[in-house]
Amino acid sequence: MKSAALVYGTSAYLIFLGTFLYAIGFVTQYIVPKTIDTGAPTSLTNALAINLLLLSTFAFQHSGMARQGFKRLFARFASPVIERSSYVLLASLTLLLLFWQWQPIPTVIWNIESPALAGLVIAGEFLGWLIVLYSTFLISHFELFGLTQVISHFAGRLTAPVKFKTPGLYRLIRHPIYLGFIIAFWSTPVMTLGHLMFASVTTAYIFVGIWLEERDLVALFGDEYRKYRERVAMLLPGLF
Ligand SMILES: C[S@@+](CC[C@H](N)C(=O)[O-])C[C@H]1O[C@@H](n2cnc3c(N)ncnc32)[C@H](O)[C@@H]1O
Repeated sequence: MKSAALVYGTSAYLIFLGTFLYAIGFVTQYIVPKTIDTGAPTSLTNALAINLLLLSTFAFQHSGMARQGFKRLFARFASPVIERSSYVLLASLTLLLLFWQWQPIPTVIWNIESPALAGLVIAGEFLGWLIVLYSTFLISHFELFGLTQVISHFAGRLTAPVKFKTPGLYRLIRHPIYLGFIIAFWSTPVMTLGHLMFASVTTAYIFVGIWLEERDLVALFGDEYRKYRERVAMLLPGLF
């Protein structure tokens, strides 16, 4: 069982890694075959309906499985050791479905023609992705994606309960990973209606996600998190 959990967790992690790299290509439109703006356009109503369904599927999976209630339910049917890996695996699969079935809406909302400004915006886009990846390492990348749990189990060690941490960027804002996503999704030299839909819905979802996540963090860490919330901004230092 220990080896099976290790193979499962490692596979889930590798699938996540592939999905994360594909996500960068999907949004930035580099290297990957299917991006946010490619594919045969369908009617506007069709595209809006399909894209909204894909985004909602991801949001429900992602938020639903992250709740403590779901984790308790999971523990009744499977080992908690593979709970995080299962979450990561399903999140990756719903994202891959989104990339595959996403309907482009090519209407251009803005197009930055100045090469210098476009270059700056592209740099911002990649900076956003870098902030996401870097911040996952600040609060424990391998634990966040389930690998620590299966490796510890395989080695016969107990995984320590999640610790509340505020290193680096977490001293400035409470949600650097989400800020990185917002920067990555909005910084584009050519904004199409399809991309705008993606950026708007995911940003709205991030705010819902923050509300749900902070409720859990207060329940888990109590006053420590409440004080942190009073002291540190949510997304923009000094602003909100
Ligand atoms: C996808 S991460 C996003 C973290 C954070 N909201 C951000 O944007 O950087 C979600 C996980 O991080 C955990 N988490 C959030 N803030 C944390 C902190 N300061 N220390 C440890 N874990 C944290 C949450 O409990 C949740 O399991």
